[in-house]
Amino acid sequence: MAVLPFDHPPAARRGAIPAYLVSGFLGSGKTTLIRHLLEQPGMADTALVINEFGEVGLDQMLVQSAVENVLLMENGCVCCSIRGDLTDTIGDLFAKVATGRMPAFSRIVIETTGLADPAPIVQELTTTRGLVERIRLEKVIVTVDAVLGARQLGDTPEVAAQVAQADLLLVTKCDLVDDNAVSALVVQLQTLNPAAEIVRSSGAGFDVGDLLAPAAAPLARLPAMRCEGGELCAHAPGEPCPEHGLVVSAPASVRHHGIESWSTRHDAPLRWEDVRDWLDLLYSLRPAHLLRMKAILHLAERQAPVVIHGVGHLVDPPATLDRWPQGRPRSEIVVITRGLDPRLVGRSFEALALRGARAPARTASPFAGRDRAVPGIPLHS
Ligand SMILES: Nc1nc2c(ncn2[C@@H]2O[C@H](COP(=O)(O)OP(=O)(O)OP(=O)(O)O)[C@@H](O)[C@H]2O)c(=O)[nH]1
Repeated sequence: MAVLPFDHPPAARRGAIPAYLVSGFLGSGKTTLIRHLLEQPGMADTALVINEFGEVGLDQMLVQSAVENVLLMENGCVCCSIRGDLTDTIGDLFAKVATGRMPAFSRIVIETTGLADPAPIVQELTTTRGLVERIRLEKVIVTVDAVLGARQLGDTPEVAAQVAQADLLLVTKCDLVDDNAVSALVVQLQTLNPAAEIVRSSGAGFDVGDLLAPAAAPLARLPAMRCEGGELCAHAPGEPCPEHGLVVSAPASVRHHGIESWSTRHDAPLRWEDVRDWLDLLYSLRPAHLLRMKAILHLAERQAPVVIHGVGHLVDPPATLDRWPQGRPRSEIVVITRGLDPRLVGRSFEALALRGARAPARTASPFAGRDRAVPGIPLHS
């Protein structure tokens, strides 16, 4: 059984601070979990490293925490395209503390992109000289979306790879599906990773309890495997699979094939009806190609920032933030696509969302009316 190494010297581990790797597919609830964790008493001395796919990173703003030690790694996935940067970023955190530019911290939380395969990150964190003396990987927490997770396990190799690496699987959004569906998903997760602890959560107010307690079992992480019948499977290559009666095959490949991102920033206010028409078009024409949409909007109709999340083909109703994360009004939007040229997203944005950017605002409200074509987006009636 190929166990990823935890081979740094015990002496070094004793002096090292705990690190928690938070992974999970796009929109599965990583930032929501981290925000909630950091709100807990005693968590202020936490350093947070956020890795985001796409040029505009919004998670740092959406975490909205009191934690001061936050570093963002944008525009690449730390498991592949910017491998090695994590070591530098963590080194940077320690250097900033040493020179008084950041307050001291006693734990690190690392949020991967939603596409990351945690395996190479775990390997980097547990074997890199200079890191293992300072940090000790305590737990890999993987969020799984209760609404979309079952389907994603079948058709999205990234999700299976993440689940296979988890010490703790947090099934999020249990408030949105019935208990039977959650139980069926839990069975799938247990098949793929029998060693992981599984916790269910319903919204941000869940009990974080022992989420950060050290993992109960010694970590024995395997890549996600499939048997010859295509079923997800927890057995090593070459072993017979008792459940499926077949010899398991090579791991699913996680290469982020065809995944691209488009992002934009705008200081001038946008009109809600224009943004709504753009989203409506996007989600009507290409729902299957949209993996994730995150937007902090500066709207002509509202003084407060308006946040919209799209996860898969589902779009949440808009919500407001108390203050502008950057200190001034500005729209920031990220769309992550699979099999869809992001330039098309940009062109449609320019044609629809920007069409009235300089025209006087009307009175449409993102909070009025009911959704028609786009689930969760209230359209102005
Ligand atoms: N109803 C419900 N919504 C949730 C829950 N957890 C997260 N969400 C919503 O799901 C959307 C995505 O959540 P995020 O925490 O941003 O997900 P993420 O995994 O950080 O997303 P990426 O960083 O883009 O990969 C947001 O609209 C959240 O409010 C939950 O337990 N219940």
